Amino acid sequence: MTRVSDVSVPGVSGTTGPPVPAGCRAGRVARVDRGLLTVLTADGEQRVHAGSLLRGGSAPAVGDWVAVRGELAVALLPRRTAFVRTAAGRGSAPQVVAANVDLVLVVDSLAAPARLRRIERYLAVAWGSGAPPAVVLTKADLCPDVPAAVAQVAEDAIGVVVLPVSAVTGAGIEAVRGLLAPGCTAAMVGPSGVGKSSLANALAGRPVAATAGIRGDGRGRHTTTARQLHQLPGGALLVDTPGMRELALAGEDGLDDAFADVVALATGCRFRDCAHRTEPGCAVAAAIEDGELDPGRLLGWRKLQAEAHRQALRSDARARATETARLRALHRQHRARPGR
Ligand SMILES: Nc1nc2c(ncn2[C@@H]2O[C@H](COP(=O)(O)OP(=O)(O)OP(=O)(O)O)[C@@H](O)[C@H]2O)c(=O)[nH]1
Ligand SMILES: [Zn+2]
Repeated sequence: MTRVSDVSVPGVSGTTGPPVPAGCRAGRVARVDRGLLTVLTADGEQRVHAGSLLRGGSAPAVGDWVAVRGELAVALLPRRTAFVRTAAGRGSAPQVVAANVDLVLVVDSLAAPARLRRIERYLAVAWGSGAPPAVVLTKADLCPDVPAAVAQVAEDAIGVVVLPVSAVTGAGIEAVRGLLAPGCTAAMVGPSGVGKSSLANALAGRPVAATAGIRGDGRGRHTTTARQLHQLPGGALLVDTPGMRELALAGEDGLDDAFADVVALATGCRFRDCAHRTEPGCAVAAAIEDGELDPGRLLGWRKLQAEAHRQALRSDARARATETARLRALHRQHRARPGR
């Protein structure tokens, strides 16, 4: 039984979700299976048909609020935030991984040397989603020097808390719980196999997500196949996402937050349009020279900026193609029924 208070979101009118049209009730999407939505409503969990919502440009995603009438979701309610995934490649439309998220947990593993560039990328996407991130480093039990590994990541994760955890020993789990206020919705993102599902289970205190270890069918990778909203004992909600190998930036939003240190350094450059290459008086180059800034971080920043720029051009092209198709359809309609 889901009480209304369990599905509330801070900042959204009271405890019953956003306002809905007359005769409808609010439901929080916990799971999407093709045309069927599992929604949390005041009356508990319910399966409803997505109906015409699937045809629009923005289909309901996990975490969305929908207006439900009978057994049909009739309207998608406005989103506060959206964690968008843009698969790398041409023509790939952005896909909402989780909506109305208050906190993005960027999950990576301590079992191997930190992949700083990968964490930076996830942080940039998280900041761009409108929800602040935190970094959770799993498998602390497999790391010989946890404080050193955490410090290394923290140096690049500007203004972001970095917490080591182990789902095996339970170390650090309480600290992560401390980030999850009642009614808050957190989404975990990170590559496959880093231990997101194991973390979800540890936070829930019971198996809510299948892990590679439990499944045991030897396929190993990509245990999580569907996004799902889990209710945690403390009253927070947690979205588990399948590992995203090709997480690409949807645009430039979030880049400046993820690289706030480099952006701050760049304000000290002599030229406003300094490219931080060979310009005289470049404060970024000076910081690298002094060993204050990791040159890899500048390269990472450049790479993500170029990628964001390409992605922006691509979505412009997509928008133009959609508009052309719309105008053509209008034109055809007009020819078929002149005078209307
Ligand atoms: N030693 C150790 N192993 C862990 C820990 N957390 C997860 N694992 C193991 O790492 C493997 C992957 O864990 P999952 O929780 O399935 O990883 P995931 O990120 O959910 O993977 P996907 O569902 O594919 O995205 C499993 O074999 C887990 O048992 C941990 O804290 N310590
Ligand atoms: Zn410069």
